Amino acid sequence: MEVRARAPGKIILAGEHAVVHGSAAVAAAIDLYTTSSLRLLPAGEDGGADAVELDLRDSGLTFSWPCSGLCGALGEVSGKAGAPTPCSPEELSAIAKLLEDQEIPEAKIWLSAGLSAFLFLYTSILGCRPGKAVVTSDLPIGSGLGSSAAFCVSMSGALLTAAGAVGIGGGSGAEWELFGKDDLELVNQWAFQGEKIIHGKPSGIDNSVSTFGSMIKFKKGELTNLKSRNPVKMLITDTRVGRNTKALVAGVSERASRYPDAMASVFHAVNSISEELSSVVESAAEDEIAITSKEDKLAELMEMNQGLLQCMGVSHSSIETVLRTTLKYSLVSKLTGAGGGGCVLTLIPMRILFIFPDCIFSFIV
Ligand SMILES: Nc1ncnc2c1ncn2[C@@H]1O[C@H](COP(=O)(O)OP(=O)(O)OP(=O)(O)O)[C@@H](O)[C@H]1O
Ligand SMILES: C[C@@](O)(CCO)CC(=O)[O-]
Ligand SMILES: [Mg+2]
Repeated sequence: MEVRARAPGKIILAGEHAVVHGSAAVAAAIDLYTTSSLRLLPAGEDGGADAVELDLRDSGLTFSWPCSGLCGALGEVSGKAGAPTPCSPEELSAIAKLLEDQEIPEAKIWLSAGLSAFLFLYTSILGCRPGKAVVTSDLPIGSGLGSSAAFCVSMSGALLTAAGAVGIGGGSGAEWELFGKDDLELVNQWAFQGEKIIHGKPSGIDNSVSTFGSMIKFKKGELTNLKSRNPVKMLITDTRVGRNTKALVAGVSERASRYPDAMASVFHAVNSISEELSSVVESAAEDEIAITSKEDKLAELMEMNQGLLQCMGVSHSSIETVLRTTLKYSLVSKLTGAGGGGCVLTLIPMRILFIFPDCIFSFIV
């Protein structure tokens, strides 16, 4: 039987990086998904290839590990589908050795973090059973739209379903079944362990919004659902400048240890911006004047947050170019996700849509 699970990417409206240091942040799921499908193979099937295979369809790369090699490197992992145990340093170095035998093209070496997360999640949940996973994604990888979290959430969902640990069973006939709350909690916990392998020190916001969807406020591991009362339109521009969340998060932590007082004030200011933005999002605006005033506040808060992200050292000349370009049209932008390149959000006020009703923008939050 084949199991398929999908999980969305996200945008962060306020609070990235500061959220790693305990501030609040606001994120929303977007309509772009990563899908993981999984087929468990009875031992000896498929021409006798007792292996765990990962097919990364978008990159055209397939990886394969003989089950005996996995057991040899990681021990007789029996697979457990309850609450996760974090990946130990010993496991991580055994996984790194398993990757050495794979031919990862130099230009795609960044995939090794995702492969490590895959091997950890697969062997921890299913043990060394043979199986084949296929991953496809609508998301640009490493661009701030939460590709790593969507990868970990969809893979954890597929693995836990194959292990019989989650899933509603029976099927309602809908194209995609929704997991119940407890199942989502379990998927989220496993995905967080995968994110730790990819990110080093994730706050948990990306895997949480990818697992639970919608718009959330996230602070110190606590999630609050936000009810957005009016549609807010955002343009997402991908600078196509590659970057790596792990390195950017580490850079901010280093700056925070060099200037603890200054950075504590920055994180405190971001916390206030996220709290303020959450209440603006939840406030109801009934007429055009109220909508404009709400959008002006959102734009101002985004602009303030962008200034503080510059202060943290995570902007980039490509991001600044987008900011300057949109400012020519009186539009406010901020980076989203880890920065250093990647994607930029631009708030598109309703008044522009009234003037140019046929304009098509990329995403609706
Ligand atoms: N579809 C995928 N297949 C394989 N690996 C993936 C996939 N999506 C993400 N990854 C892994 O995640 C890494 C990108 O994660 P990273 O956190 O740096 O960027 P992001 O998640 O896109 O952005 P952000 O964390 O800022 O939202 C890739 O280098 C790769 O190792
Ligand atoms: C940069 C960061 O704040 C968001 C990345 O989307 C990292 C995290 O919270 O894990
Ligand atoms: Mg990420």
